Amino acid sequence: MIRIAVVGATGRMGRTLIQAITESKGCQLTVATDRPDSSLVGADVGELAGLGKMNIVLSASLDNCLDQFDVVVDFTRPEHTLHNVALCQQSNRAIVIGTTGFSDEQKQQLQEAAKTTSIVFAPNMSVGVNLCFKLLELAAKVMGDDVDIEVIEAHHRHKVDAPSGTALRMGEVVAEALGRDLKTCAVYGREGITGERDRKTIGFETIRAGDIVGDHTVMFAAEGERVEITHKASSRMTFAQGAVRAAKWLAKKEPGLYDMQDVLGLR
Ligand SMILES: NC(=O)C1=CN([C@@H]2O[C@H](COP(=O)(O)OP(=O)(O)OC[C@H]3O[C@@H](n4cnc5c(N)ncnc54)[C@H](OP(=O)(O)O)[C@@H]3O)[C@@H](O)[C@H]2O)C=CC1
Ligand SMILES: O=C(O)C1=N[C@H](C(=O)O)C[C@H](O)C1
Repeated sequence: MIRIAVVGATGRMGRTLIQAITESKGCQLTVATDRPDSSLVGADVGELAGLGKMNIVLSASLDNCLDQFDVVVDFTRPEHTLHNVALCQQSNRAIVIGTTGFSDEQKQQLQEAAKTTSIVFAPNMSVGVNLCFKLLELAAKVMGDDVDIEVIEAHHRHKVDAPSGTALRMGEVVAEALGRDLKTCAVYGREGITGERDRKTIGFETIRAGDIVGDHTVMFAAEGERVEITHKASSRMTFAQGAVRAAKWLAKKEPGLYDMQDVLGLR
């Protein structure tokens, strides 16, 4: 039985993860944490997630619970995730990271940590989005440099990072397939007299509105036709179930930096 800790347990993903773990065979929730100053610390986690009493109380941090879990699932903010990665490194625990919005330097820290720690790091844990990554690679290779490529994403009004981690990964997949460097060919939003479009660029558009769970479209537009690859999430449970699958998979793995393509056998 894999023992799982959930950090950020009162967040949108945290609450959904608690439900997903409870409904999944072969694993059990043993630890759930929130901010030390949260008024909810000490409350029953099952009651917080609307699932009835579970007899697991919300802890103030992971630091004092290191012997109580095998894998931590982290959907929080980059700074907090890096703190938890350091704890996992010290205590030989594995970590599944769904958090997005990392800087290049922070991503480098994850790569360094993965030399001694088992990490799954993926901006989107849904099966559908990970299938889309493969379809995007194919579309980019077939349509090549004869199309304009735009990545459009929409999320709820509470999201703090943009473009989404998934949109950026989609851009990277397409750029890699075409031998381009996303760092130099990405264009983020447009305004004013922009001049004509440069076909070598990859454009990103971001929508933040209402309660949209997560929509992504990549458009390959030529003269006379266009292909659009779209994924729409209608429930956070799809991400949570992917994260639980990743946690069970990771528990048996050697140290390394993995993603959902590894977990799903799509690599
Ligand atoms: N990979 C994937 O499949 C998915 C990734 N995500 C990503 O997951 C992350 C979380 O999303 P979401 O659940 O919507 O966000 P929420 O803001 O709802 O939840 C984040 C949780 O983390 C807690 N938290 C944040 N910073 C700290 C800290 N320094 N110390 C302790 N706790 C902290 C928050 O507490 P408080 O509320 O008090 O700040 C909150 O409980 C985002 O980066 C998002 O992009 C989301 C969905 C799917
Ligand atoms: O913040 C969210 O909600 C989501 N974030 C992830 C991202 O940034 O790609 C994944 C998902 O689309 C939901």
